[in-house]
Amino acid sequence: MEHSTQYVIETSNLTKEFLGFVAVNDVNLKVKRHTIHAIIGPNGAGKSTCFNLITKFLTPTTGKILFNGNDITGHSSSQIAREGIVRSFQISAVFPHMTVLENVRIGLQRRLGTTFHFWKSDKTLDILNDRVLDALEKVGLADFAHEQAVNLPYGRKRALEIATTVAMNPEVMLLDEPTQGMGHEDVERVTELIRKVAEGRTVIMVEHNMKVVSNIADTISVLQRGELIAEGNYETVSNNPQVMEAYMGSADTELQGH
Ligand SMILES: Nc1ncnc2c1ncn2[C@@H]1O[C@H](COP(=O)(O)OP(=O)(O)OP(=O)(O)O)[C@@H](O)[C@H]1O
Repeated sequence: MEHSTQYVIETSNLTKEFLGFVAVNDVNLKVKRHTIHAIIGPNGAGKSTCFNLITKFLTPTTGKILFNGNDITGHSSSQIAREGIVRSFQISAVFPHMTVLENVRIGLQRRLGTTFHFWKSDKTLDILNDRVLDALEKVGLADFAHEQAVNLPYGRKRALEIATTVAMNPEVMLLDEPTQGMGHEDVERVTELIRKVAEGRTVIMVEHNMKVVSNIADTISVLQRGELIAEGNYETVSNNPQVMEAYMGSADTELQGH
């Protein structure tokens, strides 16, 4: 379906308080369709909270979330996933002694929930397997399909998380620090992977690695103490005095993407 609005996700005055502490403060985020949108900011800036609000793992104290112009603030997290906004889960969600294929399949079944009650018939299982293999292909894990997840190196385990998300074929994919803890080579591989899976959809990512952000993000939103202090491309936000100040005192190379 075509939508008139150029923004796939918009938040208006999004606010989350924890016992009076404002973790996300009046945030108006605008995410353009078919772009890679990074959310950055110093530790504790409210990035994860923002993520959890968009996917309804947390309920906003006030404010609205629009998806293709429709208010989804009242929807549950599973409803939101079915509607096409899907987030990646951390490695802890991977079953170590199941194969790579089984892991993605289980993730898919769980997320499809009740709609896949009928999955036990062979035919449905085949359809499911095809979809899983397709996702594994996309993230470069097809050759590892029958390997136990526990045997995958770290970078590939992170790719497996992304595969589970890709298998849902979401309109909007949210990735939580996809390159965290990775060595140089894996970072590059996963960066390319994100670029690839972003084709034809929107990716929102929380990412600390500025090299990754400057490489692939079309738009960057910078949070500081719960507030959105800047938004734009890498050039714009990295030259923003408030952003530079926000990053002072933290790792001094953090903003040097190139
Ligand atoms: N469930 C909660 N209860 C109370 N305070 C919380 C809760 N979740 C987050 N906070 C607080 O809200 C603030 C924002 O946290 P959040 O995790 O969103 O930041 P972040 O930008 O993702 O940080 P990091 O980069 O360290 O992951 C922090 O001060 C945090 O302690």
